[in-house]
Amino acid sequence: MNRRILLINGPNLNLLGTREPQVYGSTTLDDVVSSAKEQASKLSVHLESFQSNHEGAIVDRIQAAGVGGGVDAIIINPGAYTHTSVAIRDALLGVEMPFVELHVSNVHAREPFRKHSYLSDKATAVICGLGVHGYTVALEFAAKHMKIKDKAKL
Ligand SMILES: O=C1C[C@@](O)(C(=O)O)C[C@@H](O)[C@@H]1O
Repeated sequence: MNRRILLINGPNLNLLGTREPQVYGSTTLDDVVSSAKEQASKLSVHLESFQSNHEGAIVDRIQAAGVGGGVDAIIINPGAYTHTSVAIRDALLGVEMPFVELHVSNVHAREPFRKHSYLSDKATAVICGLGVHGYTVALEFAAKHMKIKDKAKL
């Protein structure tokens, strides 16, 4: 069965392209998603994209994906919620969803508060500092290499 991957972008990532271009580059989120969908098609995987500035909406989307929601894996750029959100961590764990944590910037080379993630220790992989190319790498990994639950055995 073709894999079904959900791409989640958190707060302020809708501003990609204009937000601090010296940090995040000039590519818009729309362009990132368009490229990802083209890549997904070539990889024969189904890709859905979701962006929200609201923690609860992200939690709701993760829960919907996990409980019979037809998602095999999540790629998530949680934005600032990386550093604050136990709720998003609990949602991912609560539905036993394998996920890749992704950051456009190298969070470890920035302010001290960005060095902690509430998700990294539970992520299958963490990608940061590759710019928006990180989305391409994350999708390749999730589509071809990531261990996912065999739904048929559930
Ligand atoms: O909003 C973001 C974007 C980010 O997740 C990144 O993609 O580099 C890094 C976070 O620290 C920041 O709050």
